[in-house]
Amino acid sequence: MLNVDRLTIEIDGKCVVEESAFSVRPGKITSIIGESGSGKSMTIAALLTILPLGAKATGHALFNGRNLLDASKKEMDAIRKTHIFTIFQDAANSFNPSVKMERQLYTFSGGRRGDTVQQFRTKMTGLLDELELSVDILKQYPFELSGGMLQRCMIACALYVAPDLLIADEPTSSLDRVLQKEFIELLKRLNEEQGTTILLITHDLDVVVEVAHEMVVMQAGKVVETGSVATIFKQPGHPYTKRLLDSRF
Ligand SMILES: Nc1ncnc2c1ncn2[C@@H]1O[C@H](COP(=O)(O)OP(=O)(O)OP(=O)(O)O)[C@@H](O)[C@H]1O
Repeated sequence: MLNVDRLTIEIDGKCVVEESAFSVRPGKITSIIGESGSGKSMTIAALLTILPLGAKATGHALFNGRNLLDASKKEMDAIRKTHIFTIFQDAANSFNPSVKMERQLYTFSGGRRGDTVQQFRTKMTGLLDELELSVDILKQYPFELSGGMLQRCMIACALYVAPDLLIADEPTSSLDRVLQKEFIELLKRLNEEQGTTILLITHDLDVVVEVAHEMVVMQAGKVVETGSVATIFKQPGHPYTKRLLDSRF
C-alpha cells in the first residue's frame, strides 16, 4: 500500500528527517510514534506534498506503486480526493468558521465522490446517526460544535469517502480522555468494518497499544525501529524504544 524508503527532508538546508524507511500494509493500522520534534508531522507533510516553504523531500514514498514525492499537483489532488483521507490534530482548524457544516461536509465527502447534494444528504444522515450525531449539526456552524463532535464529523466523512488510506495526525491530542477513547473506537471500527488502512501519528503509547497492529518508532528525525506492536512491546530492540516503553509504567 505505502512503502517509504530513504525519505530525507531538509528545511532551509537543515535535515529534519533522515533516510527514513517504513511500510504501511493494507488493512492494518500502523502507528508512527516518537517524541516531539522527531519528524512525524514532517513525514506526513512530505507524503501529502504539503511541506512548508523552504522544505525539500527526497527518496521514495510509493503509494500503490506511485512515488508521491514526485507526483504533480494534479495527480496529488486526484489521489487526495478519493484515495487518501487526512484527519489533522485539531478538527476545528479543518473547518471554515463562517460556513455551515452541511456545505463543508459535502466538500469533504459527497463532493469528492461526485455525488449530488441529495445523495449526500441521504448518506450523511445515516452516517451521522451511526456516529450519534444529530442531523441538526448540518445547519450549524463549526464553532457551535465541540472538538469531539467535529472529529466525529471528520470520521463521518472518512466513512463516506472510504479511502484506501486514512492518515490521522495526532487526532486525539485536543480531546479529553473520554472523547479520545471514543475516537479511537471509531478508528478501530473503520479498520475492522471497512478494512480501511490507517496511518496514525501519535506520541501516546496507550493509543498505540489500544489500536495499532504495527508501529514505526522515530527519534530525532530517524526511524529507529519498526515492527508489530505485540513484538516490540514484548521485546523492544532499540534503546530509545525501551526508554519509551519504560516511561509508560
Ligand atoms: N515550518 C517549519 N519550519 C522549520 N522547521 C520546522 C517546521 N516545522 C517543523 N520543523 C522542524 O522539523 C523537525 C520535525 O518536526 P515535526 O513537526 O515533524 O515533529 P513531530 O514529531 O511531529 O513533533 P510533534 O509531536 O511536536 O508534532 C523539528 O526539528 C521542527 O523544529
